[in-house]
Amino acid sequence: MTVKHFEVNFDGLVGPTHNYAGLSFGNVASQSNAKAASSPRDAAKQGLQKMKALSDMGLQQGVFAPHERPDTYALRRLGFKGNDHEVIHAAATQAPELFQAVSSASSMWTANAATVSPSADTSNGKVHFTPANLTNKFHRSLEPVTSGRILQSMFNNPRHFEHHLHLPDNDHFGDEGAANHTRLCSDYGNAGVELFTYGRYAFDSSKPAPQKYPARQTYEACQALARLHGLSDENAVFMQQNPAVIDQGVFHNDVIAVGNQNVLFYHQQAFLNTDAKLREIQNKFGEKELFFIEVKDSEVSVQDAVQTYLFNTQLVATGAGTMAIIAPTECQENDRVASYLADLVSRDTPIRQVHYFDVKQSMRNGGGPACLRLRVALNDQELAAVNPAVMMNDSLFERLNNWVDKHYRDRLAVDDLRDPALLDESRTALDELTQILKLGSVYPFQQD
Ligand SMILES: N=C(N)NCCC[C@H](NC(=O)CCC(=O)O)C(=O)O
Repeated sequence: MTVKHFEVNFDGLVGPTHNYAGLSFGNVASQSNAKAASSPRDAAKQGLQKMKALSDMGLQQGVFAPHERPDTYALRRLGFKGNDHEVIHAAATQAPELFQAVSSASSMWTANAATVSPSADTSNGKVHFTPANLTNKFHRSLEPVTSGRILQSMFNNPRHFEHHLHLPDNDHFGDEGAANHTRLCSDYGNAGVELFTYGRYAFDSSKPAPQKYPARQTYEACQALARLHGLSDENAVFMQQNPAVIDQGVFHNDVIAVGNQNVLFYHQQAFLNTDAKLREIQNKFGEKELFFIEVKDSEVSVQDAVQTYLFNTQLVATGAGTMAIIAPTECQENDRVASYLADLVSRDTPIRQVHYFDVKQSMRNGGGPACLRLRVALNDQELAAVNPAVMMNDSLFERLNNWVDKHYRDRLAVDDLRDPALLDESRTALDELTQILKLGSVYPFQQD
């Protein structure tokens, strides 16, 4: 019997408090849209449309549930007292910035939920998951425990799946998950080369580091992940991001590079020591053909890449040796980037098609198509062990659209976050969602 292999995308379902609070220093879109009004309903529906379209393309597509917000547990830990509504009122009045941070729907960017190593790469032949600690931003540092719980309820079979605790909650081990992790392979089922990218060294300040914006991921975190997942030297490569591009708004490597199977698509300025690192990748990849598609400054500037998210695209396999690129409509709206993409698909590389998606609600917070998904390469037995209720199909699509219509607000201004009814609405919605997705009691409010 031949074993089949898949790459499954688990997209974050946007939560009911989706808003623009300007929480991410170093993320240009988050900063420039601060305090604009959002539409949680449109945001969730844009995400569902992308999931449905990829599922209709014959790809395996899953749904990753959002977190409970505002996070009243974090507020209590920080000294706010009373019942939930009193806690919200006190925090929103006395510490509005803190309150906005605990209200963020940022768990939608599931590329930051975890780092995943497929069973073909790991020493014990299991799929390994480590939730990202996201220490660099307070609002995101609230995510790893619940993300870990949701991952355990989706991949709930110790024969196939191994779950690790997130790395120590400290900037020395700052970890942003799959946004800084790319896997190249000749086929999903073959051992691959996992590329870990980092912005700085935590224990060696003599090494290059950005000057203006934070480097969210450290070398030491990358090393720890490779150890935990049981990778060998032969299937891991550690690459430093170019600090100069972090200072231009490339807060995650997936804003400047994306890879799939035998293609690495990246900007000329993405990395340090690029030539040596590409040689190391090629050596570890072996004899098989590997496409390094480098975009030159003269073709697309770093600024255009940051504004359009040309590299925050998904490269998905559409057949043997062919791929499509899933791009945000911002790429279509920029003449230089649109003509680059039109030319790219006519060249002799596996990338043959481009599909544009409107994910503008997410893009305004600096989250493109690739930020919205966590990739998990699985064989057919492993796929059969995934909680089937989270897999996208026509009926789940319809059910989730109805669920969004029933529970989500059409418009949300930052000031609306303090409305205590929003917490009640969100909990009602999430309680129903855990039943739809058969997740069990993954949220703190379900465990009180
Ligand atoms: N590149 C990847 N994989 N993910 C994008 C994450 C965007 C997210 N934005 C925010 O958290 C902004 C929230 C606000 O400002 O309201 C972040 O900066 O961590």
